[in-house]
Amino acid sequence: MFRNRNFETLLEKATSHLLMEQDLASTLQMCDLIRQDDIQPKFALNSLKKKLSSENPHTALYALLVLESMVKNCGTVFHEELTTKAFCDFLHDLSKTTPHENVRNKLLELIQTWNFAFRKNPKHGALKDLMNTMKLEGRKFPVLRESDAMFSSDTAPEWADGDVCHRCRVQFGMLQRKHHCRACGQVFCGLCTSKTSTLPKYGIEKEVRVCDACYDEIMKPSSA
Ligand SMILES: O=P(O)(O)O[C@@H]1[C@H](O)[C@H](OP(=O)(O)O)[C@@H](O)[C@H](O)[C@H]1O
Ligand SMILES: [Zn+2]
Ligand SMILES: [Zn+2]
Repeated sequence: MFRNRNFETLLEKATSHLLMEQDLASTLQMCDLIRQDDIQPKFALNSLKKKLSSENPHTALYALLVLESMVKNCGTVFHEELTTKAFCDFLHDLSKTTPHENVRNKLLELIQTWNFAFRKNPKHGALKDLMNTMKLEGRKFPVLRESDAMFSSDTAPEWADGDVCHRCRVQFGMLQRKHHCRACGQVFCGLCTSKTSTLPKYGIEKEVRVCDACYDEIMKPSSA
């Protein structure tokens, strides 16, 4: 699919061993692709695995910096993929197999930072287990900088479910299909979500379906 190839091209650029510094432009473009659902977190992480395991120290480190940016910018759907047992096992192996000292150190820093950021959410237990296991293995984690663990960017709300339209209450069925507004996440009939808009605040640059109420809210002239 084109989007996947586009993502892979961006990842090649952002993890080139010829880079002198992080390619933030390509990195943020990849984050946007994930945030607007063009790229699934699982696909992104699988592509990243190869780069993280690279023999080249620059490629491996830049891949870790890309991962750090995705965790900061792509929200809960990405966090849930990051903290699956499978990916935590991959991170555990990487910490033991990478030949690059700076990659291992950065990895320890990130695992600790993410644990702090997700400390209140039991859904991310596998990451907590990973950190405890690594501590038992004698890994020395760096001093935690709480400021590193503040993830700021807004992400689109999760989609609600329901049997009737959130706005006009019509009953869903074979001839009355469900639709979701990307701005509020509520479920609506086709008539109540016939409009589209970009949602820059959620990193969505393409026109996506929004409900009438959200459309009116977005179109309101912003108070000067
Ligand atoms: O058409 P269906 O087979 O009912 O599937 C629905 C479409 O995928 C809707 O996408 P859309 O919001 O972009 O229309 C989605 O919001 C609903 O949850 C799905 O149930
Ligand atoms: Zn409706
Ligand atoms: Zn809405």
